[in-house]
Amino acid sequence: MIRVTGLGKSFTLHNQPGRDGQGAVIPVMAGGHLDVAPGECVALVGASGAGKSTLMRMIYGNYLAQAGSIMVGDLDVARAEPRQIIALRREVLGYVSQFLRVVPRVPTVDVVAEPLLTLGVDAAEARARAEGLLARLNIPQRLWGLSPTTFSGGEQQRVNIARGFAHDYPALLLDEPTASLDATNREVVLGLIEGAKARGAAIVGIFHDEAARDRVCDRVVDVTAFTPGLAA
Ligand SMILES: Nc1ncnc2c1ncn2[C@@H]1O[C@H](COP(=O)(O)OP(=O)(O)OP(=O)(O)O)[C@@H](O)[C@H]1O
Repeated sequence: MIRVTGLGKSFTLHNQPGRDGQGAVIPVMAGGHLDVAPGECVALVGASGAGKSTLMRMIYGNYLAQAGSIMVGDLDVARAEPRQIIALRREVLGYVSQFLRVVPRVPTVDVVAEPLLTLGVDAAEARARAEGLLARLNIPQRLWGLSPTTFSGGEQQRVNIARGFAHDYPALLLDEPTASLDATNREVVLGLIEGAKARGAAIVGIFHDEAARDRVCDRVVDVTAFTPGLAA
C-alpha cells in the first residue's frame, strides 16, 4: 500500500551561506526505502534528528523529494500534482500529527466530522460517527459543542485522533499518537490502531512509547540507515 524506494532529500537553507555562496545544503536522506502492506503497522525508529519526521512529511507530500518514489496506493507522491495530493489526503491517506491545528470557533464535533463531510457522507451519519469517537476517547459531551482551541493538551490530542480515525483511510501516518495520554486513553488509541489494522489499513508511525510500539507494530524500520553520514 505504501512503497518508498530510493528516496533522497536535502534542505537548502537560503538564509545561511554554503560553500559556494548560495544557501547551505543539508543532505538528510539518501536511499530511503519502506514497504507497508495493508493491515501492517511499521514503526520508524532512529536517533533524534535521523529523519523520522522528515520521512513522514515526505510521504504526506509536505516535503518534496529530490530523488526516488513514494507510492501510496497507485499515486507517486514524489511526482504528484497538488490536486492529486489533496485527493489522496481526502480519500486514501490520513495523518494524525502531534498537534491539533483547527480553524478557531469551529465546534469539536464538526472538527471531527469534517473529513467525512468532505467525502460526501450524510451529515447525520458523519455527526454520529464523530460523536461515537469522541465518546470512545472520553471527551466529555459538554465539550463537543465548543472549539477545541482551549482544550488541554491531552484533550486536543484525542480530538486530533478522533478526526484522524473518522474516515476509514486505507493508509495512515501516526506521529506519536499516545504521547500525552493517560493510561485509559492510551488504551483506547491502541485499540483504534488495532482496529484499523484489522480492517486492512497500512500504518506508518513514530512511537517513542516503546510498549505501545511493541504492541501494535509488526516491524521497525531504522531511518538511520538512510541518514547520510550516519548509515553503517
Ligand atoms: N524544514 C527543515 N529545514 C532544514 N532542515 C530540516 C528541516 N526539517 C528537518 N530538518 C533537518 O533534517 C534532519 C532530520 O530531522 P527530523 O525532524 O526528520 O528528525 P527526527 O528523526 O524526526 O527527530 P526527532 O526524533 O528529534 O523528532 C535534522 O537534522 C533536521 O535539522
